[in-house]
Amino acid sequence: MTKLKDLFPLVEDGETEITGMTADSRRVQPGYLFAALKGTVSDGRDYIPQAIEKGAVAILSDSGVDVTTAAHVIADEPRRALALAAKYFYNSQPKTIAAITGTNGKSSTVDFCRQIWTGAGLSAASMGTLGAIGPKGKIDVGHTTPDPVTIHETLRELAGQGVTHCAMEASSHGLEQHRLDGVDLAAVAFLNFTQDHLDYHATMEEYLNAKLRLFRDLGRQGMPAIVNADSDHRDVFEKAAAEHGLNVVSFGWRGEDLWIDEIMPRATGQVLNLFWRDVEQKPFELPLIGEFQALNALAAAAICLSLGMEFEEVAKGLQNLKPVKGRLELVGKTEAGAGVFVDYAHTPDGLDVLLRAVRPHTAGRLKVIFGCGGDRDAKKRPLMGEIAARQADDVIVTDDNPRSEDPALIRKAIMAAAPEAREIGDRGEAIRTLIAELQKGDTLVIAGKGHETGQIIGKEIIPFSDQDTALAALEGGAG
Ligand SMILES: CC(=O)N[C@H]1[C@@H](OP(=O)(O)OP(=O)(O)OC[C@H]2O[C@@H](n3ccc(=O)[nH]c3=O)[C@H](O)[C@@H]2O)O[C@H](CO)[C@@H](O)[C@@H]1O[C@H](C)C(=O)N[C@@H](C)C(=O)N[C@H](CCC(=O)O)C(=O)O
Ligand SMILES: Nc1ncnc2c1ncn2[C@@H]1O[C@H](COP(=O)(O)OP(=O)(O)OP(=O)(O)O)[C@@H](O)[C@H]1O
Ligand SMILES: N[C@H](CCC[C@H](N)C(=O)O)C(=O)O
Ligand SMILES: [Mg+2]
Repeated sequence: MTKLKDLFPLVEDGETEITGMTADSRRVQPGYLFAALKGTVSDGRDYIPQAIEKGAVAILSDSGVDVTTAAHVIADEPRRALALAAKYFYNSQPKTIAAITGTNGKSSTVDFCRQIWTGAGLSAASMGTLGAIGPKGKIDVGHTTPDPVTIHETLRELAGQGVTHCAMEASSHGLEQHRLDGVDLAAVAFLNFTQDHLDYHATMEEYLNAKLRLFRDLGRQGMPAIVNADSDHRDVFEKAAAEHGLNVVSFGWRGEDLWIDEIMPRATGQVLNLFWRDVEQKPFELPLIGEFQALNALAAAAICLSLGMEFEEVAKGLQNLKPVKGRLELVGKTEAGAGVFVDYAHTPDGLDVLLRAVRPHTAGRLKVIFGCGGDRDAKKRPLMGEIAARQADDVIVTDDNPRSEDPALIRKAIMAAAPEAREIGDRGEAIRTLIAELQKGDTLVIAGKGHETGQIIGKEIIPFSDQDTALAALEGGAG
């Protein structure tokens, strides 16, 4: 039984029993603590009466409201207070948790960490855009970095399954909104920083500061801080690490702890020459294509090494890595052998590295189908158009979750920088048309939706899968 004073030792009415907690009045049940948070769309404080009516016995908020019919916990930073309350309420986390931030590559890296740990016989999990994946399968968590109540409920569930090692994605939204403040971290990691999310963060500087919270506010003295040495933002993260007493472990081409000095591309993988401090591993084949995938694999290796795994075992894990759903996933080939890939590139840098990764595997023409999400950073649209036009031989602009926006206007914004591109709004039609056109030696990349299973139009989610659509077109004998 949890009492309010177990969560907030100094509060009045501390003997009140708490049966659960939420920041959403619609999910309140009798005995709950309701956190009334000011959000981007509405103000949770307006829902206090509704929450009390549904049985909330305690309200957590800032000092801007009066509460008389339930216990009232006032906090300067209610989001942080909720995260800490969730930590104490659920009170069980895997022993070793790493949190990873970066514009691109988080889902891949947390997945690779889980694979390397599991391959070494540890009970491991990952949490992020693809859900929480543990020994008993997948738990849906809704967001890349879910709300703190979901995080701690899930961490408790994973710990109950025996999970000792967990890698979590730290999105900038999650960091800014204190969703991770109650997680007991053993390591933090930074992958890269490029443009995204300018719908939410006012400037790139604010976006950067949100990411830096992982090192500045969630890092602890002596903790490994894994840094991509090839990132333009290496210095700012290393400086933050030094200021907070974290131990920098750098990886990449320019890594000082874990580095590669050569990549030799192969048909279905790449041979890496890998070094860990003073140990050199014999060259070995990573069964994934694309330099960016090699660097994400290195990030995961650096995390596992920093947390105590042996180099031999990590290298073995790298050799056994399986592709991550919707990340440079080879869905199939036409009869003539043209490859069709599905990928989740949804940022300018993501699209750029993706197309550069696939080019060496393309003897003929490189074709890309992509769009941009509605209600998301509009500034990235022309940038992605320009990159596609420059890096691909055939560009098809289509729809990708238009949400509340007019899809034709999103396409127009992309095409402003890709005047030669073809416009096929219907994503299914775009995929079928392009697969039918593929010639021997061509490659088709369908970017932006990766693992997603729906197209969000207005508030409706219409079931849609790039993989299923492409497979059906391939099986229909197209090409
Ligand atoms: C911009 C953003 O991050 N919004 C998230 C945030 O909402 P918010 O705090 O702004 O909430 P709001 O809708 O203004 O409402 C304020 C408060 O009133 C409450 N409320 C509202 C209505 C009601 O009837 N009763 C009630 O109590 C809400 O629960 C909330 O606590 O907190 C909510 C609860 O956790 C999230 O569901 C919501 O995600 C929205 C839907 C979203 O789309 N978020 C995306 C952009 C996101 O978080 N993405 C990141 C990054 C992904 C990436 O890296 O690409 C992620 O980590 O997934
Ligand atoms: N290290 C990287 N550098 C640049 N682009 C990358 C990198 N890793 C992955 N990408 C691109 O970003 C896409 C998404 O990868 P992933 O899902 O791992 O990133 P993420 O950071 O989890 O994204 P999200 O912000 O949506 O959670 C990939 O499909 C690829 O196109
Ligand atoms: N999780 C990210 C990626 C979404 C990718 C794309 N499919 C889109 O809808 O923009 C976001 O919500 O910004
Ligand atoms: Mg992700």
